[in-house]
Amino acid sequence: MRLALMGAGSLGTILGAFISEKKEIDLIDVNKEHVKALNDKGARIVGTIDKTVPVKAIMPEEMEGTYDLVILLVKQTYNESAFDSLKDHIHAKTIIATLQNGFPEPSLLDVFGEERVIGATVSWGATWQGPGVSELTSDPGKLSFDVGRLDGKITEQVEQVKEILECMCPAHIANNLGGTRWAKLLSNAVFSGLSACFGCTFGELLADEKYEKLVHYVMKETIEVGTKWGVTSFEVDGVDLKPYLYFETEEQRLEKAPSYQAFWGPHKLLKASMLQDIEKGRKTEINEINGLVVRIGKELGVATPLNETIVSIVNKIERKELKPTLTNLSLFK
Ligand SMILES: NC(=O)C1=CN([C@@H]2O[C@H](COP(=O)(O)OP(=O)(O)OC[C@H]3O[C@@H](n4cnc5c(N)ncnc54)[C@H](OP(=O)(O)O)[C@@H]3O)[C@@H](O)[C@H]2O)C=CC1
Ligand SMILES: CC(C)(CO)C(=O)C(=O)O
Repeated sequence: MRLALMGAGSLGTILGAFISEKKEIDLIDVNKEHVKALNDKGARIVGTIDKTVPVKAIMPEEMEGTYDLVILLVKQTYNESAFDSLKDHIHAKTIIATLQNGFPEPSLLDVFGEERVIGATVSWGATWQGPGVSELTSDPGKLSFDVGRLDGKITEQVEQVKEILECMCPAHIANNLGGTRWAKLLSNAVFSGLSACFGCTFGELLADEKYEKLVHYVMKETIEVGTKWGVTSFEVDGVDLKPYLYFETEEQRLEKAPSYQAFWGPHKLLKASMLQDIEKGRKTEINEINGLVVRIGKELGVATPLNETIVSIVNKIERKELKPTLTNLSLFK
């Protein structure tokens, strides 16, 4: 099976290194300096683990022949250019495995058809440090993937993607990928969205009551949209997060607060990949994350004022009209 990983940045450098230890895989990336460093010095992983692995990296224009499986790890904002360079290097049965955040499957199904598109959520975080180097920011004991199809079918292709991802860490089969995607979206809309607004880590959001309260209310709003959409279980490792996070009254909110600390405390050092984009002066995936919650909320008649404020602040930051600072709290009503 000929393998490729498209977008060898923060996550892709690390996953690509682990896969390369066991299988041949081409890491494809547009960053020339990064591609050169990967080939010359190997993929260096720092942070919660430390190792360097020899890998083969190429620029998109250096692709040859066709691949049987492509792991998609560009930001969703770059999907079009990635598809354009891939089009001559896939065949009728090439599996496209998207590990991107948000809900990337529906737009991929339109392009590639349902048999070929496999989705997976990533439980860990990574920060690109410079050419050839990426930092793993999650505890090595907490790494996993959930892999499946939106229709819940466990096909041969799902099993193939699972086997490849397990070169790195456990990959659980998700027979409720919609619920799993929503569970990840809760984390991204709340913690990544607010981390991008305030320029802070997940830990800083939980360290001060004012920000913690906002975290709780963005969570409540996002869960309400997901529930109306039809999620019956916001599932992570077989556990529905809603009973631990959702509240109606202020009293219930205070009762649920320790769950937020328990779930996200171990990830306190995480810096959202959207914040990393802001720091690199790039467009973020805000429209694919909080923007998605707002769009679905509108369709279903659920009010999303907090997600709308997050989108508006991050859009202003992208346009350099605002800076990502903790003082942006005053922009939330
Ligand atoms: N980082 C994290 O902790 C997590 C990220 N995710 C999700 O995973 C996905 C990837 O995120 P992340 O690894 O952070 O992203 P990065 O931006 O760090 O990596 C993507 C890489 O793709 C390159 N790239 C851009 N366009 C193309 C193209 N057309 N062809 C080939 N390569 C291209 C980028 O180069 P350049 O930078 O030069 O544009 C970059 O090196 C996103 O959907 C994100 O939401 C999910 C869980 C955690
Ligand atoms: C929450 C996190 C850091 C890791 O799962 C992530 O998905 C992101 O920042 O994009």
